[in-house]
Amino acid sequence: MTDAARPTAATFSAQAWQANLPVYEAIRTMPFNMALADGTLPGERFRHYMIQDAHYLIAFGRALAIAAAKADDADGLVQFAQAAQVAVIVERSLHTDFFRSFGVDPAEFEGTEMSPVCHHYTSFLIATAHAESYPVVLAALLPCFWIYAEIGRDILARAVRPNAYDAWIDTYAGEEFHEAVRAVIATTDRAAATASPDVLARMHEAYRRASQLEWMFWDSAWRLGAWPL
Ligand SMILES: Cc1ncc(CO)c(N)n1
Repeated sequence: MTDAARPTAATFSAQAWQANLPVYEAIRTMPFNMALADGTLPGERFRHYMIQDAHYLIAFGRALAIAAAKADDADGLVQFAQAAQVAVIVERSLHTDFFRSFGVDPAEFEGTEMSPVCHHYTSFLIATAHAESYPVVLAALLPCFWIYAEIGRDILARAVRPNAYDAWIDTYAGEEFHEAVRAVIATTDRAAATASPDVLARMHEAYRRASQLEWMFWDSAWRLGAWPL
């Protein structure tokens, strides 16, 4: 973890990060991210990842918009409404820049449905966003931000450059993304500070599930995951 993102030990985020370190370590060292860092990731696997991520980002944006609607103050409303907007902007950059550079035809995207894992992850986020209280919704959304920020910086530190995936690496290792991530960590910790033991337990469960699904999302891209029938 980068020092700037390191919360103090008593916070929800510090406890959740510590409890899920094995998941983070598994993500850091999984074949997809090892190959992305050294530039040897086969284009077919990155194309699969991008198409699924374009589906993912729209659902993530919807979940963020629901978080915005559930925010307990105006700052949270603005923070998550903006994050929803950024998710759609990033999704559009996949179409305009990444799809073009990696040879994904817009028709191929239109014709590709969500993979089982993408379907599972987005269904989890949308269902949690609708059904759970604001602190639990934040805990489900936090790994999507935090794991990408840490993985982005970790990959940048060991990346072989120039690398076909430089633009992707720079997006998630960049200061703009990290600033947004620190703000989501802070808001989640503020929500956790006044949460009941029951809500805290649900927050930890949601955080863990989202972390596992992050690993599964990359693993699915590596395996070119598809529906069995
Ligand atoms: C699956 C996934 N999780 C998180 C992010 C970053 O928010 C992303 N682009 N895709």
